[in-house]
Amino acid sequence: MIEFHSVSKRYPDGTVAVDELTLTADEGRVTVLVGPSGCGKTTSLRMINRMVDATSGTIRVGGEDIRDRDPALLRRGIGYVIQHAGLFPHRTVLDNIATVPLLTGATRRAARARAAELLETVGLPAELGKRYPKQLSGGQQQRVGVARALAADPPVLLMDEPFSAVDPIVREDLQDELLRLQSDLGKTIVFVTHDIDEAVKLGDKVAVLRVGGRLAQFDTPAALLAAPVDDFVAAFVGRDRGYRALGFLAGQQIPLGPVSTVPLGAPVDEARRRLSQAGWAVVVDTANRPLGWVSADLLSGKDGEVGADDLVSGGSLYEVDAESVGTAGSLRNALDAALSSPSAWGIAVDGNGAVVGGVDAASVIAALAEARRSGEVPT
Ligand SMILES: Nc1ncnc2c1ncn2[C@@H]1O[C@H](COP(=O)(O)OP(=O)(O)OP(=O)(O)O)[C@@H](O)[C@H]1O
Repeated sequence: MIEFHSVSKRYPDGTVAVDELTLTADEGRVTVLVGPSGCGKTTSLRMINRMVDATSGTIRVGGEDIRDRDPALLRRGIGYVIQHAGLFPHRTVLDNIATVPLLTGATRRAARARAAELLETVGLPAELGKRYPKQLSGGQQQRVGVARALAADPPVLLMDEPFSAVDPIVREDLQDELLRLQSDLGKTIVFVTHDIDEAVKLGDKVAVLRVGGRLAQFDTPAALLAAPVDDFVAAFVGRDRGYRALGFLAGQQIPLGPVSTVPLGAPVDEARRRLSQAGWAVVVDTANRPLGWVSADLLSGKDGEVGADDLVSGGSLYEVDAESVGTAGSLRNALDAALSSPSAWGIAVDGNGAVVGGVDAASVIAALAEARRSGEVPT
């Protein structure tokens, strides 16, 4: 656990970067600091490992006031990941990762073995270990940066805009990877970003800071999207926050409707008989996984069998068995499935990807109304 109590930082030139910050980053959770440029995110982060010393107030890590800790020893228990990874250019990937274990007295062999293990943990192939950082892509370098920060197995991880320098698709991969890693490792992570989407995706709690280093709101992502405290936060979390907030509401209470299915290769006559009243059916493979839709129009004038060329693609799928509500398994997931489907019925699938029913937009809206009635939606 990391506690900030009335922490301020005034730089020697008089700039107040952080103003009376009080918040607690819970043990084993991801706490995100988000806000516009210059609002004091990096300063707040660096005060945790004493790269910057607070002017006033108290910071405790694991219950201990960090002013009582030797900065070098304090930092051994705190991994640090920055934008562009900050790797040593003249050391191989493996040696980069092994840096801290070597510093803390591991043998070369043990440090290398640990580094190789971590390379795998962050999803990189072993052969990359022999390369130099500039021989890796930006996304790969960031993964190495994460592996290096994890090498000493620190309970705390500080991450300063670690994924900002890579393109949006790689960034999403890295975010997913971090969530997967975190579900195994359970580190106490403080993560800085200026991207509110990244903040609500990764954070168990999100602190929104305003320029001048003042805390505007500290809440769960769901509460932040549903009930921003003021216009600044509302503007910062964005226009489509109502829609995005649906991502934090579980879809379980949506009653599934029936969907008509037709196996690929079935006779066209049979497919016609199976069309729903509205004139649509989902074509499935032998494991009942959806392949696309056919309609009365698409089949008109055809005979023989339903082939792959006869299908229109089906939009997104609503995953009813998703273990955690992030996006999958949520009202947002269900609504998107309905809105992106050519038939206006979203296809609901189980954990194996097999069709279990359908959802329409009206039933998602009804489930939202129910969630509001039962107080699940913060107001
Ligand atoms: N060493 C320094 N000396 C003086 N002022 C500083 C120093 N470092 C940062 N600042 C100022 O403190 C304020 C907060 O900076 P900080 O880097 O913490 O913000 P940030 O939210 O991380 O910004 P960004 O998103 O642009 O990285 C800014 O006004 C910045 O100019």
